[in-house]
Order: sequence, then structure tokens, then C-alpha cells
Amino acid sequence: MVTAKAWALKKHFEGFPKTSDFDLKTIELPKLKDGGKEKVLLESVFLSVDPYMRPYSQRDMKEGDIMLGTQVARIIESKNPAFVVGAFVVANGGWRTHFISNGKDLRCLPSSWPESLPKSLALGTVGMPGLTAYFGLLEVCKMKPGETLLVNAAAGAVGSVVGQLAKIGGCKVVGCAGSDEKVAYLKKIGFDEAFNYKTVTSLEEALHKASPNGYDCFFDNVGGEFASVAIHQMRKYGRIAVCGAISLYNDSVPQKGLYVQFPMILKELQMEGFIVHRWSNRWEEGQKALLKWVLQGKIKYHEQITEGFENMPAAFIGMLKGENLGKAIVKV
Ligand SMILES: NC(=O)C1=CN([C@@H]2O[C@H](COP(=O)(O)OP(=O)(O)OC[C@H]3O[C@@H](n4cnc5c(N)ncnc54)[C@H](OP(=O)(O)O)[C@@H]3O)[C@@H](O)[C@H]2O)C=CC1
Ligand SMILES: CCCCC/C=C\CC(=O)/C=C/C=C/C=C/[C@@H](O)CCCC(=O)O
Repeated sequence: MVTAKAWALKKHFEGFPKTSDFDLKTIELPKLKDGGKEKVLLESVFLSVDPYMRPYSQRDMKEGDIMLGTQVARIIESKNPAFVVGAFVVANGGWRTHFISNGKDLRCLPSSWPESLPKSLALGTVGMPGLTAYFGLLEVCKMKPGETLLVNAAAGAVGSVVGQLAKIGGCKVVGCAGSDEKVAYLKKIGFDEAFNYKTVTSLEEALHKASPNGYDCFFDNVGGEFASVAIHQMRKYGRIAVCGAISLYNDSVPQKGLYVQFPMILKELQMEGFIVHRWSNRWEEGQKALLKWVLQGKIKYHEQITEGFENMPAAFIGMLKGENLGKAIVKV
């Protein structure tokens, strides 16, 4: 008999999540032999904390449910010939140390994954966030060599890959992040210009200084006030990929913003929201490309690793507050 630990949503978040909104539970898992032929027992090794968990928990969960989320997990028992004991997969098991799956929602790591590469990257640079950067840039921004791209939350899981992919694609890249340490990191990994949006006296001026001729592409992870300012610095026929709006996720009362119509019309902009799952049928292609660039050293990565499953809520809250450099991960 295996006893799993799991984090439940005790109380729907009001404003910023608090540790008291979560409940740590223990769950006795049934024996695999009682569960049918294709069952697999898994043990989480790395868990992901992501911004989407904040709005999606509000939309999709009820109080008492186990927090939604993904992990890199090891198969520790298997009745399923497709999954051998000892193999590592990306799973949709929620915030749990152990769980049982029928194998349908498990994704094996690419067979070319080298032993030397941390498997946690399958939740970050070579996982869902990296793929968000890849498809958002190629399919939504449609970036071209010689263009100038702006990305915010630039030192995070998605943003850091966006900037580096845009450099690989021959663009000039400007990134904004919320600390001087993050700005230094962006310069180290090849961003042409970077600034701390929290300390500049005027965001408008800082954006203008970083690229006096404006921006062809804007990969927006933040939304709200930032996006309202940035849209006015787009160039004619610019493209805006609306990837996320983290500046709005913790609002109890919806913010009122500026209207976008004038710059949209006058500059003939394209603005398109997207969810990475639109390209689910091409994830293998994206993952293969990202893995190749990581192994060639063309994409650098950083992970903010929090030790201990008991610290899941703290890691999640810390990420929403901007405490992470690169991908926020919890190591069990
Ligand atoms: N559309 C899609 O399919 C997907 C969308 N996303 C979205 O991409 C964005 C980035 O996600 P991800 O890379 O995983 O997360 P990050 O690793 O970038 O972590 C979140 C970061 O957001 C920044 N942030 C938090 N609050 C604010 C604020 N009020 N204003 C500006 N920045 C803020 C912080 O960085 P800083 O210190 O710089 O403020 C923080 O580190 C999110 O909006 C997310 O929802 C992610 C995956 C898929
Ligand atoms: C309800 C309002 C929503 C506003 C926009 C919020 C968030 C955008 C965003 O961040 C979306 C992310 C979606 C991620 C989904 C991930 C999972 O399906 C896990 C997949 C992981 C994997 O298989 O590797």
C-alpha cells in the first residue's frame, strides 16, 4: 500500500494566494492489481508551479479538489506494457507525490534525452513553457530576421526562451523584468536590451530608449497597464502575441484599462491570443528543436528549484510574486 501526499485547494483564492488557502492531505492508494490491466503507479520527482494555476483553479476547481498541475514522474509499478518501471514521464497528476494513471495522459521524455540533462527541463525550457515560446513566436508573432521584438516577464520560463529563440531567428530583442538580477541575467543570455520595469521612472521612455524605431513583435506575458503602454510603440503592421496576463490574475476587482482601437487601426496591428495546446499535434517537433538548441548551448536555462513537496504553496506564491529566475520547479 502506498500513501500519497497531496495539496488540496482549501479555499478559493481571494487576491494573492496565501498558504492558508491550501490543505495537505494523505491519501491511501489502492493496490494496482485491483485497478485493471493498463494501470501505472507513479512517483513525482519534479513538480511544476505555473501562472495558469491561479486563473484555472478559479475557473475549473471546487474547494477540496487536489490542485491541478503537472510533474516529471517515475514509474514505480506498471501493468501497462507501454510504460516500464523506472521510466520517466510528464504527467498531469496534480499536486501529488504518488498517483495512479491509466497511461493515457502520460508523455514519455524524448528518446534522445541525454542522461546529463536535468529531467525537470521537460516542465520548462523543453516542456510546455518552451513550446509556448516556440509556437507563439513562429505562428503568432511570425517573427522575421531583422525585426525587433519586445517580451515582458522576460527572465521567466516562457520569456527567457522567447528572447533566445528570437535571437536565433535573427531579431533584435528587448526584455523587461522585475529585478536588477534578472536584467543582468537577460544580458548574459544574449538579450540586446533589458531593463527593470519596476525601477524605471517612465515605462514609455524606457521602451522608446531601448528601441527608438519601435517594435515589430510584442510577446505579451503580462497584459494590463504594461500592454496598454507598449501597444503605442508598435511599428506599422506589428504583431502582438497575447500569451498571458499575469498582472491581472490576482485581481479581485477587474482593472479598467486604456482602449486599443486607435493604435490597432492606425498602425494596422494584429493582436492574437493563443493557448499552447493549439499545436498539440506539433509538440514533438517543438520539443525536438528546443532540445537540440539546449544541447548546442544556443538556449541557456535557469531553474528556481524549491526543495520539498511541503513547500509547493510557497513556491507557487513566490513565482506569482516574481521570486523565480527562470522556471519555478519543486523537487520532491
Ligand atoms: N497562452 C499559453 O498557452 C501560455 C501562457 N503562459 C503565460 O505566460 C506568462 C509567463 O508564464 P511563465 O513563464 O510560466 O511564468 P514566469 O516564469 O515568467 O513567472 C511569472 C513571472 O511573472 C512576473 N510577474 C508577476 N506579476 C507581475 C506583474 N504584476 N507585472 C509584471 N510581471 C509580473 C514575475 O517576473 P518579474 O520579476 O519580471 O515581474 C514572475 O517571475 C504567464 O502570463 C502565463 O500565464 C504560460 C504558458 C502557456
Ligand atoms: C480563465 C482565464 C484564463 C486567462 C489566461 C490564463 C492563462 C494562460 C496560460 O498561462 C495558459 C496555460 C496553459 C497551460 C496548460 C498546461 C497543461 O495542460 C499542462 C501540459 C503539460 C504537458 O503536457 O507537458
